[in-house]
Amino acid sequence: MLRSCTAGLRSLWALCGRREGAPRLSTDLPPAPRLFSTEKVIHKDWSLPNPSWSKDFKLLFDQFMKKCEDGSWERLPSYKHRSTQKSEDFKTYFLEPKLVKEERVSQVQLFTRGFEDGLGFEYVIFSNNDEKRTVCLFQGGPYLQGIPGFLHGGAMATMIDTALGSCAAIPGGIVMTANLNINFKRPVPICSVVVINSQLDKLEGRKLFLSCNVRSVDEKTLYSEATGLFIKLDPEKSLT
Ligand SMILES: CCCCCCCCCC(=O)SCCNC(=O)CCNC(=O)[C@H](O)C(C)(C)COP(=O)(O)OP(=O)(O)OC[C@H]1O[C@@H](n2cnc3c(N)ncnc32)[C@H](O)[C@@H]1OP(=O)(O)O
Repeated sequence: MLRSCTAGLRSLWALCGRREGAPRLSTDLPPAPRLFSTEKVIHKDWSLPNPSWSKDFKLLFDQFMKKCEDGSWERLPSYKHRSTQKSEDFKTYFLEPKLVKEERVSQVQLFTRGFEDGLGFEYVIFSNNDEKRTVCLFQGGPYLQGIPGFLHGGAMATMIDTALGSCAAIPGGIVMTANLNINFKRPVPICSVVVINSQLDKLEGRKLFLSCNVRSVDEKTLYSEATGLFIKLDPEKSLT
């Protein structure tokens, strides 16, 4: 079973034209450290343009990339599987080993990156740490439909949570959403591009108060407004 799985993956990479000895590009495949522990793995950054991005999306992306040149803004990379230092810290401090089912570990991936290109959440987040704000460019694909032709409110809420979460992470530490309050003002058409502007309004001990709005690219349509309370986790306190 193990051998046939290995052979299957090898032939898949052969189809992808990977050279022998070249770093492995991780895309949809879950990590398999025990099988390929000697190989250097390059994880795909999903916040870069792909062919499903609309012209508006690419234009806005280019504009923000320009803003990154003087260092005031940065593009946040986004991975499906890669463990960041924060996720390792989270596991160390807050996750009870008995809650982690070994057979599930290889299947774990970031919820918003679990779709093929263009079908689900296409987004990139830019962060301005000095101004404590982020801008998320988001194009919601056809698998996120709710009312025909429009995005599901839960999909929009997911992106709002993600955008606010990225802003709440600016001061440092591991944060979780404690409260999310959304006013849906206009439905968002499927495959349109929206801009989520988030800001950190107040920091009070471990509590971070944030707000955001979701607008069309031309800023004429206000789709949603939201506020969120995020809590910086206390390593002394168990989550379970
Ligand atoms: C770049 C990539 C970015 C990716 C971003 C992804 C974003 C996704 C974020 C999420 O979706 S996280 C998942 C959804 N959230 C949860 O599952 C959290 C579940 N809740 C908890 O685990 C705990 O309630 C929580 C960790 C949030 C807080 O527990 P603590 O024990 O650390 O805090 P505590 O209960 O002592 O409260 C601390 C303060 O916050 C206040 N507080 C907590 N929850 C509140 C609440 N819901 N409303 C108002 N105030 C609240 C609480 O009153 C208190 O205020 P004071 O310091 O003034 O006394």
